[in-house]
Amino acid sequence: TMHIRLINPNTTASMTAKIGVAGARVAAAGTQVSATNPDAGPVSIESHFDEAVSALGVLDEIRRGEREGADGGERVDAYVIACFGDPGLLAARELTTAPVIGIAEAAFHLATLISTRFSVVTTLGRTCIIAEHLLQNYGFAHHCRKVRAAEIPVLDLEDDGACALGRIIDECRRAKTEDGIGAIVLGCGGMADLTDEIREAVGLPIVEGVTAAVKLAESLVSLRLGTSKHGDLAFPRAKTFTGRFDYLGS
Ligand SMILES: O=C(O)C[C@H]1NC(=O)NC1=O
Repeated sequence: TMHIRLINPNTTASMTAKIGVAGARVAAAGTQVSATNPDAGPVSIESHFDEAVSALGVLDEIRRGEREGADGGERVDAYVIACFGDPGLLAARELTTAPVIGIAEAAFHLATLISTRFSVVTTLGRTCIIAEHLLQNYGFAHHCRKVRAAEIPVLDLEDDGACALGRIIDECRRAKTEDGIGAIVLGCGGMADLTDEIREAVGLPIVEGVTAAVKLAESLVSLRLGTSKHGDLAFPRAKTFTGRFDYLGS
């Protein structure tokens, strides 16, 4: 069997559980999915500051997965960074030979296979720039018409009374009407349980990053394609880390 570890970089357990359920639902018969989050870090990620702080927790979770695999625990065959900013993605890739896939990157790839133009619908307007930077960095900027926000705090997705679904559907409908697109990418790991309802309500293909990343991870593992160790993604050079980061040293 294959083991995929989903890492929720924020520290909200209910979102981690939701991400795990969404990933397990689409996983192949021979694929085991586990979901974790760091115990230290922001309860939600909705700013450059939150992204930066959460990256350290992602790296701790990768190191833990690698250590457990080496100590006779269940080996991790692939990691998913289940936050739409893909925090710590390249640093995480340096730490393992397994594939490491961000949910934004995964969603962008699949959206370009089923449409010539897509829009993104994320949470707070201030985080749109983060998705825009990723689109540039990954080479998908000209495929994306617009990064939109439902203008909801991330944790409203964990609050049934917050009517987050209605606001997301409304923004998706505006995108469908105004953006000249063929598909929509959901811009938050916390939306992973809403895909079917949104697709029904909006009438467009809806690409969701957690499920996209799980299937891409399965593909890479099946093709024996792991993170390259030739060049910039090689394991980091041994060095001392001082102060509270001394545990990272070797
Ligand atoms: O950037 C966002 O709005 C969504 C992002 N924040 C978060 O805590 N999980 C996410 O996927």
